[in-house]
Amino acid sequence: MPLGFRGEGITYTARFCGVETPFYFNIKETIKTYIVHGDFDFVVSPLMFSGHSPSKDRDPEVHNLDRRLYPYAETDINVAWAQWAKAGIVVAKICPWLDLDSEDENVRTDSEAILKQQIEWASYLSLKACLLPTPKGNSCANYARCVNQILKGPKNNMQLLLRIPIGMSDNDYSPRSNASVDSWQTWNSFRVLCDHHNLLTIALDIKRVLPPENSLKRWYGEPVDAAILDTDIFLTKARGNTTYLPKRHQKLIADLLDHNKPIIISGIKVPIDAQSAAGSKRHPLRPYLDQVSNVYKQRNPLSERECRELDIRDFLQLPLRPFRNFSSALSYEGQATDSLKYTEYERAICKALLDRVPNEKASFIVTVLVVVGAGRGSLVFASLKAAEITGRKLKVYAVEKNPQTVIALDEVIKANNWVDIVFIVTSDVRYWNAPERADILVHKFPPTIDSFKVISNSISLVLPLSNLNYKFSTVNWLVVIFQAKARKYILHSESACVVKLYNVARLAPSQQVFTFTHPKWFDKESNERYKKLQFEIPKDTGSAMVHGFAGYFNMTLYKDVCLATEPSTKKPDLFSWFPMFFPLRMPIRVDRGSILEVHFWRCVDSRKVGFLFLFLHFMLLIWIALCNLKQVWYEWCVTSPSSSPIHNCNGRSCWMDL
Ligand SMILES: C[S@@+](CC[C@H](N)C(=O)[O-])C[C@H]1O[C@@H](n2cnc3c(N)ncnc32)[C@H](O)[C@@H]1O
Repeated sequence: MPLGFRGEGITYTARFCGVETPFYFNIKETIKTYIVHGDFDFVVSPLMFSGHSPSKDRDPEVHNLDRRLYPYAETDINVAWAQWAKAGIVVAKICPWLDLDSEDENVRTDSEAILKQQIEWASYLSLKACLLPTPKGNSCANYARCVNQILKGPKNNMQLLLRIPIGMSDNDYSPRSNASVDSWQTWNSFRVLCDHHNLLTIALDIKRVLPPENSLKRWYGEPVDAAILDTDIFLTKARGNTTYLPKRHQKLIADLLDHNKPIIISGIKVPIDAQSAAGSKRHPLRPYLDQVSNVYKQRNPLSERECRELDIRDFLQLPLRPFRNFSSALSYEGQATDSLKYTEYERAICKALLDRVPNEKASFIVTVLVVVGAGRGSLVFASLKAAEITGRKLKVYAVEKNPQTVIALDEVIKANNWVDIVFIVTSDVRYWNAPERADILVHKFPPTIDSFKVISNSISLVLPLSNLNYKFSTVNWLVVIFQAKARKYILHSESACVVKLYNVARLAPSQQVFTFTHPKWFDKESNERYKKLQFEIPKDTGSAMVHGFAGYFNMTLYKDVCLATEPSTKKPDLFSWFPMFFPLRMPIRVDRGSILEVHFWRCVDSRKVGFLFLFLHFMLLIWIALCNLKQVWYEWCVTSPSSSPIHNCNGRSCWMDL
């Protein structure tokens, strides 16, 4: 039974809890014991017992069993495997003692054979996932080689979850323990050896003593598919005998559930017969399940905005090219729902109107305001609302080049009785000659505003005006690798994309990169930029992989009214303007305390672009229009701790018209 839902009636916000079981001969009974009686959503169970040499003594569960490799006694005929596989209620747990990199050749070859056999069995049963044991020791090359062969095998479509411990358990303090090794390093070498295969993911095995917060955060940028929580971690209150999780574990579990990761409770062997017989008795694992469930239920329900964002989290989108393409109705709708943005525009226009027109002249001075890219009229609406609030008179030119959206705009104007004050101009603003002097220009295109002809026709105030600060932060974000592999149009994996980053680790605080003041009144001022940034990876983070950089902006609309997209700013949070993600073609590894040196260029160029249009109407008519267009693009690279190629050279993968 799911732990709960975070949005009312939204079933896909359900969070799940599974259980790791020991080996039982009868999978039917296992399911009955843990899923039917125990209310867990899935079981992670060994599907074969493997008591044969060399590891008989290492696994107490198989100590007294037959020394053969043997599947479940009940075989697949007795049970509806297809159904279970489809429902994903059984995850195969591969023998924990396998050591594929052992110095002992017998152990190594036995381990290889057992791994193969168990995976084949799980695959035959069409299971969705297998839990692989933690690599032993410091080297995992042979283990990774075998897993790589399985991943790249012709038939494999199973998810392989590698069990990776985080933190330390009480046993780890012994002198022989390997626990001081940063487990991220183990994971990293394993996934690099497997060439970042997207079916290789992580099951975090959470220990009693957790590492520092920064080190934990790293994992949100990794492909974590589940978190295993041992019953040992839970504490019991002396009075009342209540089970509870330590505070830091509670927070970690809450964060993992927020990131949609299922939890797996592990550690207690439930006697099958006793449990089945005593159906009414409280399940021994119930207190642990209840505790995880409580942590989840204490989360606030998702806000309306979060619900809307669910589908687009971590989804790569190529940035709009407003001067080249027409936006779709869906895109206008998305923009319009970001009400916070328009409230801020309205506030800024109010302030600008009050500054421009003193109270005593309010009844007769008419301010001429141009809305550039009026779309369906949200900025027009914000401007007129500001005029109403401040009691100022306004005449609005709504300039819009998209003939589709102008229909809706026209309707809005008529429906609101604005026909005498709002004038639609269906034109590209770059070529529009304003019929009169405009006082205020409101727009949403800071980087391109310098190419507006209307600017040169003496406008006194432009909103947003100044301090468009671009900031960049380093990002560890693996989803991009998966998606980029699947989406070929992300040419050379070097196209900057807009994306609602969610499963992401921000490895260092953002730094300012470029500042622009718009409009630039003198032609000589260049909007080309170059900046070198140095990000220091905090010591308590440990090592990490950098997959790219997140670009944010912060703009001043007027005076103290600002809009910002950077998460740490206290400014209103915008959800229709996503961060820009600048990927690295090959991720770069950074170590704790190291410096990551990055270079960004903003390049501007005038190019002659030829458009060829063919019209067939009785005769072939070829019309070639040549127009002068300016284009802007970014190039970026890393020079320390190692060098990357310079990305997006000459804007070959992504650029924008000016
Ligand atoms: C992001 S939408 C914003 C629409 C509206 N202002 C809003 O906030 O909902 C940008 C609008 O600007 C229009 N646009 C883009 N380039 C333009 C240009 N050069 N001249 C006039 N309109 C343009 C697009 O067609 C689109 O309707």
